[in-house]
This record gives sequence, structure tokens and C-alpha cells, in this order.
Amino acid sequence: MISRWTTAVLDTALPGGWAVARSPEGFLFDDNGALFPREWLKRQDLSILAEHGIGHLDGEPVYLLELHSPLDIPGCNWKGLRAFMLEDDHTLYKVLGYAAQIGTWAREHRFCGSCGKHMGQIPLERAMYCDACELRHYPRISPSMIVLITRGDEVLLARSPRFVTGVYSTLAGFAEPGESAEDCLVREVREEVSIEVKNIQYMGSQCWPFPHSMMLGFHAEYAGGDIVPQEDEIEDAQWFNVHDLPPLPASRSIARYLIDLYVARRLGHAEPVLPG
Ligand SMILES: NC(=O)c1ccc[n+]([C@@H]2O[C@H](COP(=O)([O-])OP(=O)(O)OC[C@H]3O[C@@H](n4cnc5c(N)ncnc54)[C@H](O)[C@@H]3O)[C@@H](O)[C@H]2O)c1
Ligand SMILES: [Mg+2]
Ligand SMILES: [Zn+2]
Repeated sequence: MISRWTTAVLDTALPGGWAVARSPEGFLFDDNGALFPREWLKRQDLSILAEHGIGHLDGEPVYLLELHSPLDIPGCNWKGLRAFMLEDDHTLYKVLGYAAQIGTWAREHRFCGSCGKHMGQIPLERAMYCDACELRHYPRISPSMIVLITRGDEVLLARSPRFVTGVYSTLAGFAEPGESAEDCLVREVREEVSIEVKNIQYMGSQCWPFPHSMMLGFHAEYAGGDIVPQEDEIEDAQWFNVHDLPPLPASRSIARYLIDLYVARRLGHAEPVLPG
């Protein structure tokens, strides 16, 4: 399959192409979507913090205008990335997910973390550079593991207080320095539900741009212990039968994929495809 969207570092001095605009209220959109003719968008009275050339969509260059604040433009509105994930075309979500990560990283690396001086973008490389101490900062990605724990016909699902009411999901957590993804999995499972797992199997990965996670997905089998939910982090955790599951996470998430995959294998159904 030919990918419609490819990332690239484009020269912002060149005219033309499409642009997306991002403010603290999300991305600008109208009836045609979130991509606007770049020259038209730049003629609006936007408070532009930075511009980044981010890639090609169907061969056309795409730029990001990172704004200080939103602006009212007739016929347009602002919408968060999560809503684009839930409601919009997958390719558009991929473009905006990448744009969000580049915009956040560049905004948070305007000053050198070592000497405090201004950093600049290196032309044609996705890096911020400090002239004074020659430090480079590349986009930040946070590796995180996510795991579905299984016990025959049962799966362990949990609720964080942050979840939509009623929804149960797989366990997840950020890797700490010094850990492999498997080490992280064993530690997080102990911390969050106090059980032991065995037979850890890697199932696939997914970019999760909220704000910059790289999800490494696993299945693991229950090996021992009773569920003790971690105070403050886990509101409830239970074993659910694959025939009687609670409301589950959004269909584009790797959490949902890990659950759907196990259920499909258990019931002999066609396996789902992991959304990129
Ligand atoms: N795509 C999916 O299906 C899916 C599902 C569940 C969770 N996730 C993501 O997985 C990631 C980890 O899950 P979690 O929130 O349960 O993590 P977690 O269990 O490690 O707990 C969150 C805590 O980790 C700390 N933290 C925040 N950012 C960090 C970072 N970059 N590095 C190290 N520690 C950090 C904070 O103290 C935060 O409160 C999050 O980004 C979450 O959105 C994705
Ligand atoms: Mg967690
Ligand atoms: Zn410096």
C-alpha cells in the first residue's frame, strides 16, 4: 500500500502548499477538514510562534503554523487532537498527530536545557540547536508498555480515574531509565494490580501522540497473586470473561487492538488490524 502521508523536513522559506494551524485549543478546521491553503492561512491575523515544514500529503507539501493563541475565523473552529482521532479520517489524524508532536517539542525546546540560551532549528534536520554549547535536541518520544493480561477465557482490565465513565482498559506505563520494555511491564503490573505475569509476548507498537508516547504492546499470562489496585492510579481492576466485556477503549487505540486480538483468537474469529 502506498502511504498517502510521509514526514519530511521542508524549507519554510519556500511558498505554497497546505498548512495546519495549532493553538492551545487544538487544530483549526472547517467543512473541508484541517488542511488549508498555506498562503491563505498566513494572510489571516494569526499570532504565529513558529512554522515547521512537516511532510507531504499525496505529494503536496504540508506545514504547521504553531500559534500563541486561537483566532476566530468565520466558518472555522478549533478541535483537540483526541477528537480528530475519534471522529476523522485516519490519514488526517496521522498528519495532525505528527504536527502536534513537532509543535510541542519545538515549543518546549526554544531554550537550551544546558546553558539557557536561545535554540534554533537546524535547516533540513528535525533538531533544535544551541550555537553557544552545540547541544542538539531531537523530538522527544516516550517509550511506554501496554499489556493485556490473560487467564484462559478471562482478561484483566482496569479503570483509571481519568477514563470515560464505565470504560475499562489494559494496563500501561512509561519505561524508566535502565529498563527493557519487559522489565517495565513486570514492574508496572506489580505496581498497578500487584500480580505476577509470565509468557510475555510482543504484539506490536503504535505512536500515541498524547503528548509523545510510543506504545509497545504485549499479551502476558497470569502467573500468580490477587488483584490489589494501586491507590490513586487504579480506580478498579477485574477479570472479565471474553463473552462479557465492559465498555472498551476507542477502536483506534492499541489497547483496544490487544483486547480485540485476544478475543478473536480465543473465539476463532478473524484477527483485527493494528491501526498505525
Ligand atoms: N494507545 C493506547 O491504547 C493507550 C492506552 C493506555 C495508555 N496509553 C498511554 O500510555 C502512556 C503511559 O500510561 P500511564 O499514563 O498509565 O503511565 P504510568 O502508569 O507510568 O503513570 C503515569 C504517571 O507517569 C508519570 N509520567 C508522565 N509522563 C512521563 C514520561 N514521559 N516518562 C515517565 N513518567 C512519566 C507521571 O507521574 C504520570 O502521572 C500514556 O501516554 C498514556 O496516554 C495509551
Ligand atoms: Mg499506568
Ligand atoms: Zn546551550
